[in-house]
Amino acid sequence: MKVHYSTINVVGNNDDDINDGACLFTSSLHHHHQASHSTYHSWLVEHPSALGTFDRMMKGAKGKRVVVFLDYDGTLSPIVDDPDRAFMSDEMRSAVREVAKYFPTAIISGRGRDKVKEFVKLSNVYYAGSHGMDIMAPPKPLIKSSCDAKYNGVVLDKKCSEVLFQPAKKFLPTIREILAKLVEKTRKIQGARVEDNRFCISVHFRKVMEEDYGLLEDKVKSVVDNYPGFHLTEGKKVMEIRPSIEWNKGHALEYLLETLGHNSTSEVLPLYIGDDRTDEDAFKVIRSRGEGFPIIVTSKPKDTKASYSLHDTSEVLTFLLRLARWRKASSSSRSLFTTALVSNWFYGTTMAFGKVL
Ligand SMILES: O=P(O)(O)OC[C@H]1O[C@H](O[C@H]2O[C@H](CO)[C@@H](O)[C@H](O)[C@H]2O)[C@H](O)[C@@H](O)[C@@H]1O
Repeated sequence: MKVHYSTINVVGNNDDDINDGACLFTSSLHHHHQASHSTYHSWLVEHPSALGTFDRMMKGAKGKRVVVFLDYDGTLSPIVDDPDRAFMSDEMRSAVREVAKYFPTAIISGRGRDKVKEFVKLSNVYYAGSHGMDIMAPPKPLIKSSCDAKYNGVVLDKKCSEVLFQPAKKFLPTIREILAKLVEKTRKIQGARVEDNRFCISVHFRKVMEEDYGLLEDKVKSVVDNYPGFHLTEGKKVMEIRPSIEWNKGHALEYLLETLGHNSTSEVLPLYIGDDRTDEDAFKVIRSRGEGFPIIVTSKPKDTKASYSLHDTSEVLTFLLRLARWRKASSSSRSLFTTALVSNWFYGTTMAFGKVL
């Protein structure tokens, strides 16, 4: 059997895979564990836990508009072997629902938009699929007036309340062609799985035997090399084929901020939680804005543009619940304050008129 070492480094470079290899000696496992534990702790100094620093983060958010962006796989649902079974827990769903009651909230995923919507099942959030190449959002102020507007891949829905933004639309027929070829070429590789994400394609190798990784990569490259308008990127045990346009999760974040009417840098704080390489584009955008909260989900040290971290999806859940609670408490204290002001004003006014009602 051919042993082939991948050139795009798809092997062993995926951060959720730290415990994938079996370790025969308990003591070496113990030492490895201790070492990675201490490296993680020193990495945490640079990327503090968003739970540990929650109060400080929210102090900076007072009086500003927080807009929440969430990745799906590895953030709202744990990584599992079968991509079709990456379900979100009911607890996580209700936490996202709560957050979306208080903050404009969008899910930006590598999945097809319909697929991620099917998993999340919430109507009070915005969805961007295919790594941001398929966005359903409110219309841009500039095209709001004309309901039949078609502008740069933008199509308004019937109610004119949302628009579909699909900057890679013209690539669709070619994507279908590539998809069919990839399915055919990888058919015989046990465990390989091609996923149709509409404007991009995923080739999963989580269930492929390690000695077949190289073969799979060769097959995928032999298809993609014939399409100069497309390129390969990598994620967690997945190769992704995408049209080579300048559009990623970072652009999607900016687009959503703008269409939601929240693009003024100083007033708006984007909060983005994600676990994968494609989320780095969104972290970079937040960094360059100079304000906001880029939060990475990881259980081991990672080279990242994120400023904060969460260890795993259960910490994401805790963080989201806390965020909603924080907002609820601050809005109810605001409304108590308003009630007090109003009743003072009312009492003062009625007294001034010499009557107590
Ligand atoms: O941007 P995301 O929402 O994080 O999507 C990125 C990819 O996620 C999915 O694959 C990953 O999760 C699977 C389920 O846990 C796992 O089996 C796979 O190994 C991971 O790579 C999704 O299936 C891909 O299409 C997305 O591109």
